[in-house]
Amino acid sequence: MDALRGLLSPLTSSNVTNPIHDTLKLVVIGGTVETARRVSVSAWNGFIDSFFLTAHFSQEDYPYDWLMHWLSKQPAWGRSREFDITTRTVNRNGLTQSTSGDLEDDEDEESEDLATRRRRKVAIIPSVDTTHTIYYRGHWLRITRTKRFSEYGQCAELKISVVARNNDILKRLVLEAKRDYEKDAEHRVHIFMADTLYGGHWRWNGARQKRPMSSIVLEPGVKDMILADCKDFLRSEDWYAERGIPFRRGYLLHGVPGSGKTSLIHSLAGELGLDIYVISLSSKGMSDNTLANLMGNVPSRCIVLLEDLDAAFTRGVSRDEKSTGAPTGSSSTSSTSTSTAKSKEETDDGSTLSLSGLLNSLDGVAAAEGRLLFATTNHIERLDPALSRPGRMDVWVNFKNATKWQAEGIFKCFFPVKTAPQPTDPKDPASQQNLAVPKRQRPSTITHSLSEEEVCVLAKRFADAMPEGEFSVASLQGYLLKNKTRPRECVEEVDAWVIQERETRAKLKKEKEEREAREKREAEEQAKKEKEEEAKKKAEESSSSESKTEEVKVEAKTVPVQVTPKSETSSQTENVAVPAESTSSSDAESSSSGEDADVEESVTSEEESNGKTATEASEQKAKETWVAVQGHPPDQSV
Ligand SMILES: Nc1ncnc2c1ncn2[C@@H]1O[C@H](COP(=O)(O)OP(=O)(O)OP(=O)(O)O)[C@@H](O)[C@H]1O
Repeated sequence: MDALRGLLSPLTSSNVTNPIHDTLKLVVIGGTVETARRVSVSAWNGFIDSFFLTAHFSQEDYPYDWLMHWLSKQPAWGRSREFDITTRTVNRNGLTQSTSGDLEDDEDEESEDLATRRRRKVAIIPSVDTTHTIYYRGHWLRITRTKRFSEYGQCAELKISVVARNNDILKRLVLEAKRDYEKDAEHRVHIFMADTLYGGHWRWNGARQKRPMSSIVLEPGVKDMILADCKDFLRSEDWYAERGIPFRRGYLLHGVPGSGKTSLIHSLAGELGLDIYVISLSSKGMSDNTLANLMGNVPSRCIVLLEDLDAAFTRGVSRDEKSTGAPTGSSSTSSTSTSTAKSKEETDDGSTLSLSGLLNSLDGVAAAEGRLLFATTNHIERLDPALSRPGRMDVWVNFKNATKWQAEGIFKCFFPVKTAPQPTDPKDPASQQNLAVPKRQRPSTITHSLSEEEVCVLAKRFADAMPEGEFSVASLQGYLLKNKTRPRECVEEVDAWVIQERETRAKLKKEKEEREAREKREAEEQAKKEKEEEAKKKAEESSSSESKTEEVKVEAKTVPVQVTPKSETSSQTENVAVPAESTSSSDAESSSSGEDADVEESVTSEEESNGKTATEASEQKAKETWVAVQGHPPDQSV
């Protein structure tokens, strides 16, 4: 201390008034302060490094979602003093809409009219790069949300630091966040869509409410069979491993549109607690590599859905690896004429999926295991047998138009009774689980005052009026939706609806046939036109090459004729050089070149007698003549 005082004494002593000393004093004090600051910062960093544990969570992975979900429930997170206000989802899962800082509009809740409008929830999320301190199980967590650029674009990251001896506290935090998240996700199915950009990756597309299996009306036993098969598969990993069979199972759901294929998959995902990963094979930029990438990156327990498998074929998936996707084997003229254009378009958008690429991605060595593959198609006849063979598609289910039994079931689903029926007879349709009775049915959703008996009678009448296998369940649903508050009228008017529906269909069918015929005619005309143009082009090309040959011959064989022109006209006429083998087919070009050559000769003779001026005039004349002859039609030039 004395030494420091001694050091500073010349600076602090009052008798020093020299300005140099004052400056020195300031420099020393400033340097001391800065050094002290640096030492303290590095000491703090050293302390942080040796005592703090830091974990990073990237938005691209699930733990980020769990933690964001957990954080959204922490009051400290909601009380942030620097925040972003957003109407977008707080995280990828869409579950954390109610953070403790969310803005609620009470008037919105009360107003009946506003209930029909789309509600937008305003959420408060802490700004990026601000640090929050949250107390958790005896530890202070320092949490920072940052943004960085990844290969898929901008991506958020969470950094959590905690003073602790080991990482147990962080493990506990992640597990708790995961449990919390899964509990909230219980009633939802997460949908991921294939994104073909950047070589193929999965994009979260939303979390949908689970659909109860009871709301799917299929022929008795079908739903139960598929559900039991899926459950059995998911339980049998060891069984598959012992036998060396790849742990994969494929389901091919085929049949008419609007018969419940997609709905069943959604419902199964909810029942089994699995996420759905959707791939559209006909999407832009889909190639063998992209598909392999996508299929190799699905988690082990999930449903992979290949929607409209046949669409890939109409786009032209071919077994040939080199195929660019041009449609093959189509009998229609229009498809032949447009195949080149289509194939070009497909190459342009990078869609080069081949059938072998598709097969490899389904069961090649790199294909993911433990997933349930569901493929849907409206045209099973278009599928290559290799694609639908057992091992790739183990279970086939045919979806048909609604039967009377299904019509009865869907009616009961729309007009449920307050107390669920207690079935006793297994042969009675009503006793099947198939009949839709929403699980989480609120009293308010029942918009009629029918007794159970009356519902059954009306449902029977509705089914009797419905022709067997003529309409899809989706169209029945459309009719019931229009009448969702008037069950009796709905049954009374069903006959009229059937007639009207038939008429509409006939009309649409006729229009479609006419349109197809017109398109076919147009395509044929177009093809004919293209052919004619091509032939014309070829003829022109061959004639021009012939005339070039003639020109060469003319140059070689022209005999110079020295004529003194009397007048321009006579000069022009007499200077026409006729090649020894000239034919009338040598046309305008041959005459013109002949004339050109001959004019040159004339110019030479003129030059000798009349001098340079005459030469220039002649040259000008030659040019004019050339242009004039070029413009003549062939027969006139001869
Ligand atoms: N069997 C069914 N049970 C209950 N609802 C059904 C059934 N079939 C169709 N629907 C209803 O019809 C609509 C269309 O069904 P969905 O999309 O599942 O049909 P799809 O067979 O997948 O049709 P597409 O082949 O055109 O994709 C849905 O709203 C669904 O509720």
